[in-house]
Amino acid sequence: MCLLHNIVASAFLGGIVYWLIYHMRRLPFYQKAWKFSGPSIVLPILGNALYFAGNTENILNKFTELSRAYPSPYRVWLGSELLIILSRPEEIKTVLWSEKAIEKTRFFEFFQPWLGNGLFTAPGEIWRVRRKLIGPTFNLRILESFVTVFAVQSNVMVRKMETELNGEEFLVFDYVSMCTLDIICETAMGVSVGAQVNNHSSYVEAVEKSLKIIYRRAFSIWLHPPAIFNRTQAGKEQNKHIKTMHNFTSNVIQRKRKALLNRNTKKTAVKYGEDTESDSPSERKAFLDLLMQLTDDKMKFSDSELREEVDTMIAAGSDTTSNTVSFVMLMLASYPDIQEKAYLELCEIYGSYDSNKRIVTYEDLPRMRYLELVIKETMRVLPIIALITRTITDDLDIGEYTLPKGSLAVIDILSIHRNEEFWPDPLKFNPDRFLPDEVAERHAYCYIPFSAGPRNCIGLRFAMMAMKTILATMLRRYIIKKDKIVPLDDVKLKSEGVTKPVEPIMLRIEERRRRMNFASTFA
Ligand code: HEM
Repeated sequence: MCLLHNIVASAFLGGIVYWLIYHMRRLPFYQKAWKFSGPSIVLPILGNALYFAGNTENILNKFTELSRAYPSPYRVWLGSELLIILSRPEEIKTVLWSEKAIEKTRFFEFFQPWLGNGLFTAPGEIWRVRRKLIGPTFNLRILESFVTVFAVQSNVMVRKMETELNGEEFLVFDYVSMCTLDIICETAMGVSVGAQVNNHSSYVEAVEKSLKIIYRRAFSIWLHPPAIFNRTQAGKEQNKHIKTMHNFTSNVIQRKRKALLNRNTKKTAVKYGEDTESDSPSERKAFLDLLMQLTDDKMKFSDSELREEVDTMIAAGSDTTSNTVSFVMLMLASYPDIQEKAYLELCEIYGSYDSNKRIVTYEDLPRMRYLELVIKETMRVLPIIALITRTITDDLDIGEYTLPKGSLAVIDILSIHRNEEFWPDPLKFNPDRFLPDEVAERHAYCYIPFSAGPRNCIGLRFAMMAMKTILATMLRRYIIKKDKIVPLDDVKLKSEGVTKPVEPIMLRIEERRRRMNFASTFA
């Protein structure tokens, strides 16, 4: 009994000594942390974590409340993690361009069993090499060749929506998400997963469910340790989905490898000038083909690395694009005059008797200037990524303050996009804010829906082109309506990795009648 007593007492004492040494060592870190303003009550062990407890809606609301109470930069403790929240353009610029803020944070580890070291999750050292290699595959010539895929899949979506014509309000996201998944999968892998035409695809289901499980895990602290998570129902389910997705992508890679090998053998056989295989610029190559070509030229990517990058494009590109398009549709339904103006611009391009027969082409896209303003204004008020987080790997000066090594920088995109100082009447939906003269007067870092700096969104132009194509195809055919229009301040948001509306977006569609007396507004 006495021995047990002694063991317990020694363990307790050891714990206290360890705790004291740990905090003594961190003293300089704490001293730097306390220079920032922030909530004054910080609980031992939990820090300010209780403040964010609750549902996923609560997290965004709390950040908004805090940004009103404390000037940027301010601090929050999540357990022993120090978060410094930033919402001033100059500070954000410094962080996003700093070599000391390239590393992602713990949240991204939850993606790793699926995405490995793909661009989105990769540690800095690996990311640098891969970004350099992959960057050129997103050039305009390649993107141009993708527009047909965007247009064909948008047409499929619009046709599928016919069943909703003149009916009740329906969930637009159900249609848009399948369309964007088809677009991303076809451009990333060069194979059609037929998400829109097959009512069931195990691959599509696995992508959807995995994203949901990852988001749920991120906000459930008790599920963070892999040893616990992997034993839960959600953990087992996710592992099953990851297997399905990995098998699917690996199979595509194997098939492509074989095809490439056959092709190379044929080429050697036919000799110079007799090549019958088309390598013309018009031949569309998927992202995977381009990466495989790099592999062959320079031996850079192994099969598992190829799989990681393809999976990454699908994960990073599908939910972001589909939620943004759904938000734009909500804005178009809420502001019928803005929708009409966007439609009239399309009449300029496709004629007043637009039968929707000619599909959207690459050349059409730069002419959709007003639609672009509408998309940009939507991404301002409803940014799909509301918070960006980075680990600070060395003390980083951001003007008056220093972000201490080991802290996490949180860039509060939602707050900066809705800050009255930069956006007069911030909750007024006004696409004209993005006219060139207005843009020139603002600090460039007041608006960062795709982030900025070297680790910004690699799919920025891809996303803009795909969104324009989907929305133009939709607007040419249907008038988008909403029975009860909700003012922007009442559109409640939650963050589940991407920003989502708390109330799912329900809209109605009516057939457009041919415009007889069409007068030009965009001359
Ligand atoms: C409206 C659509 C989109 C938005 C708003 C968006 C936004 C963003 C943002 C804010 C980041 C930075 C995240 C961070 O630093 O934590 C990011 C990164 C990334 N995005 Fe997008 N994205 C969109 C569409 C796409 C598409 C279509 C693709 C691919 C085809 C894509 C691929 C990526 C990748 C690979 C990264 C990681 C880049 C790196 O770390 O080097 N995104 N995106």
